[in-house]
This record gives sequence, C-alpha cells and structure tokens, in this order.
Amino acid sequence: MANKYVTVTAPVNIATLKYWGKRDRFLNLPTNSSISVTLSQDDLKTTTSVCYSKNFESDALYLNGNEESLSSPRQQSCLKLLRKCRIEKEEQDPSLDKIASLPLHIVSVNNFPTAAGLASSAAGYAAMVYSIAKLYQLDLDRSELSKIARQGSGSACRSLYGGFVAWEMGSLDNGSDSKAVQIAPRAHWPGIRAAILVVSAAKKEVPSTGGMQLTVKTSDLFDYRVKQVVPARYEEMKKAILAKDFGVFAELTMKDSNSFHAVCLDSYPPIFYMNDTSKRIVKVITTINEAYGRNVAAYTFDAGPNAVIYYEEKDEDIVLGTLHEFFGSVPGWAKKSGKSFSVPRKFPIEKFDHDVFSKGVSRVILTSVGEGPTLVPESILNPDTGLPKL
Ligand SMILES: Nc1ncnc2c1ncn2[C@@H]1O[C@H](COP(=O)(O)OP(=O)(O)OP(=O)(O)O)[C@@H](O)[C@H]1O
Ligand SMILES: C[C@@](O)(CCOP(=O)(O)OP(=O)(O)O)CC(=O)O
Repeated sequence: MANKYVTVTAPVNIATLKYWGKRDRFLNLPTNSSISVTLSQDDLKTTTSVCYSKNFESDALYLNGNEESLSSPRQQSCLKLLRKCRIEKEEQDPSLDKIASLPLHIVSVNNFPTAAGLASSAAGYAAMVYSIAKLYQLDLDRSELSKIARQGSGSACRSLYGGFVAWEMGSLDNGSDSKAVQIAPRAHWPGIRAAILVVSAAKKEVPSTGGMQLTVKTSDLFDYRVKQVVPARYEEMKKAILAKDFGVFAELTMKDSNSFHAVCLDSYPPIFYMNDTSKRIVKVITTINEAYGRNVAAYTFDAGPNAVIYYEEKDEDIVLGTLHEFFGSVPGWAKKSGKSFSVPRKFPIEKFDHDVFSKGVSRVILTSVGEGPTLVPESILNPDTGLPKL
C-alpha cells in the first residue's frame, strides 16, 4: 500500500469576546460562549502535512523541524477521536483500506513565533485535526471537527472557520454541543484589518489553563462576567458583525478585553497579563477614538501583553498613520513601504511623550480577516521517510 499524505494550512484567530474559564478541563468545555476573527493566512499560518505508513514505528510530530512529544493528553485525545471516526468508517465500508491503526507522522511549521502569545496552539491544533480528517477522508463538517480541535486547545475550535466565528459553549456534560459555528464568512466584511503589536515574544508567565482555573476558583467578579455580561454581549456582538457596525463591534471588543483582564486582576493571587506598554497602547487607541468622535479602532489583549488592533480599511490612514508615528522603526511595515499616511491632524500627538510611548513594541504584523483551513498541494513531509523535507 502506498504512503498517503495530505497538507493543509490553518489560520490563527483572535477573540473579540474572550473564552476564559472551563466547566470541564479535560474536555475543554468553557464557562461562556466566545467570538473571534480569523486572521489572514497570507500573514500568519500553520502548514501541516500528515502521512500514514505501516513502516513507521510509531506516531511522531515534527514541529518547526524538531521532533516533539505527542504524548500530552490533549494531543492524544485528538488522535484517538480521529482514529475512532476512521474505524467507524472502515467498519461501515469493508472495501476501505484499514489505515486507522497505522502510525501517523505529522510535520508542521508555523510561519510566526510558536508559544509566544500569538495563538500558535489554535492554528496548530486546527491544522492537525483538519489534515488528519482529510487523510482519513472523514465525512465530518467543520463544526464536528471543531469539537475535536477544542480538546487540543479550546480556542483552536474557532480556527476551523474563516471570517467571524462563534464558539457556542453548549450545556451537555459530554461536550457534544460545544462547537464553533461561522457567524459570517470573510467576504461579508472583508475590510476588517488587524495590526498586531508584538510587545513580548516570551512564553507567557501564567499559562491559560492554570490562569482560567485560578480565576474560576477565586474571582468574585467572574460569576457576574459569565452570567450577566457575556450572554448579552455575545448577542450584541453577533448583531454588530452581521450589520457591519464597526463602532459597536469596536466598543464591545474593547469592553470585553477590559472585562477579561479585570477578572484576571480579581483572581487571587492576581494575574497580570498587560504591561505598561499594553496600557500605553490602550491610551493611544482611546485617544484616537475620542479625537475622531467615533471608534476608528479597537484594542484587544489575550493572555499576554501583545495588542491586536482591529480597524476598517477605510480608516487605515488614521490608525496605521498614528501607530507608525510611534512604532514606525520596528520591523513589519514592509508591505506599506513607500506609503505616506495622511493622518488628519485631529490627533493630539503632542499629548504623548514620544520617547516613552514608542518603546516596548518589537515588531508589528499587519493583517486582515481571512479564510479557514485549506488543503494545499505542496507537502512539507517526505512521504517515503515521514520526515520533514529539507
Ligand atoms: N503547528 C503546530 N502543530 C501542533 N502543535 C502546535 C503547533 N504550534 C503550536 N503547537 C502546540 O501549542 C503549544 C503552544 O501553545 P501556547 O498556548 O503555549 O502558545 P500560543 O498558542 O502560541 O500562545 P497563546 O495561547 O498565548 O496565544 C506548543 O508547545 C505545541 O504543543
Ligand atoms: C485569552 C484567550 O486567548 C484564552 C485562550 O485560551 P486557550 O485556548 O489557549 O486555552 P486552553 O483551552 O487551555 O488551551 C481568549 C480566547 O482566545 O478566547
């Protein structure tokens, strides 16, 4: 039997309504629904090739060129669930090749820093699950696959779709209704842009899982967030996306970032993810919004100090022009080289101490809303050896 292989690419997603809290930590079942924007794979993507062969000794994962363990319970849950689906398929159709029990080799590369607060685990698990599902020719839609990716990392379930995505928390104990659904495809609102300001590429001090558990256990505000704040915000944000109402979308996004960091601060002992640079970025964005009398940009921060700024293409000059004034000297502006931004002088730049405000950002990534996982022809794995192609 020939070695069979497939290659896919998968995107990063950045939540605008945050997942923070688990009701089941083994199944990664959340305490609230969440919403995200999938970012373009032109700028940030995971590429994963997978292959099975009776000649391989065991399952193996090569990440960014190095062999990594595949033994974590999260990785094992994903592999077991995918194999179970393939076994069912083989049982239903005895003419199919019996490949479910053959060892798998997974070769994956992220074209951006891994484990550095840029959601590599989301793109990584989405790519792994989508590629193996394609290799096994499983007849599962993206929502079904999202339930498997969710067990790898909660936020990974949202990377199964492009555009604007909701993770419906569900209520069942077995998690069968906790899945991602698409609110709207990229084409619905293609003018959404994102500027990522990389403040730190270091591993986060408090990993998400531990941080969430501490918050669930100790924060008094948390109960109010999940029962009162998020359910209403979830409906309002979906409405704003469908209506392409950036002003409302931006306000809800910033408020939800604030709310998430507030419950982190309210945890005991407190968890601090934003640093002084993050706070200065908030100040710049709120000042631009005040100066223009509308929300031209929205900030959001995950479990680390990096900022993601959402804006609409039509406001690029205002938003990027302002960010360029502060952070124009760091890498990441190449795609705008030669462009001079015309920022209408409504923005009181002199309010800011340029020397203080321009510090702390090491790189910018300029991107936009993008598509979900995609099959691609070029393999990054040598199917004869199962090793990364050099
Ligand atoms: N391409 C990939 N394929 C498979 N697993 C991956 C891939 N990329 C990352 N991972 C897994 O995700 C882990 C990193 O997750 P972690 O949550 O620490 O960082 P992150 O997702 O980049 O950051 P954050 O969650 O703060 O945005 C890696 O150690 C690896 O186990
Ligand atoms: C702040 C967040 O980015 C938290 C993401 O948490 P993870 O998905 O990384 O957590 P695990 O399920 O434990 O893997 C918010 C979000 O993406 O919704």
